[in-house]
Amino acid sequence: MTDLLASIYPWTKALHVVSVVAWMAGLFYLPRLFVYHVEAVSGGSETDSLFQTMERRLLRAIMNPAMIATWIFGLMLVFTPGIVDWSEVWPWTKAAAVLGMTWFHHWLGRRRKEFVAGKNTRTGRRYRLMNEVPTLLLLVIVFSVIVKF
Ligand code: HEM
Repeated sequence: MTDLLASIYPWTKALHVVSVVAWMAGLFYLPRLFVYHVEAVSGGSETDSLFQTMERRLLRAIMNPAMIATWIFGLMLVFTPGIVDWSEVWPWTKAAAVLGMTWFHHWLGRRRKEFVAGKNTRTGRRYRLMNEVPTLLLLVIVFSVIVKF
């Protein structure tokens, strides 16, 4: 099994990066949609249901599959021999930031359900602020995997 993982390593890494890009696109865009949803749309209007449709499709058709693919290919890389040395620091900083990114994904999912129920309590400013979370985590992840401190 580890021989197979070693032989397909470049492909696994390529697919990991592709999934990461798709996941990140959604993690950046969904909170932006929430900002416009709060600030420019009145509850129960046609635009409200249009935003709900966009948010549902983004989460279900792009972000959920991309997150699962990122995890699968990422774990395949973890089990590829000679790639991760757990005595170094970078795998731990990366793991912590990836768990943070996964938490943020689920936080967005819960907020989406509140919009559907007409029970959003957060302001546009709050969603703008939360939009910085994936940026900060992305910096930690990329410095971890590329600089490998
Ligand atoms: C979901 C769980 C994840 C796991 C288990 C995981 C694990 C890994 C591993 C083991 C590598 C191989 C490092 C190497 O070849 O030296 C890697 C590469 C990489 N990961 Fe992840 N990763 C995950 C999520 C992410 C996320 C969320 C991002 C970005 C936001 C990311 C970005 C990258 C990048 C850019 C590379 C390529 C680095 C290079 O060129 O060597 N990963 N990942």
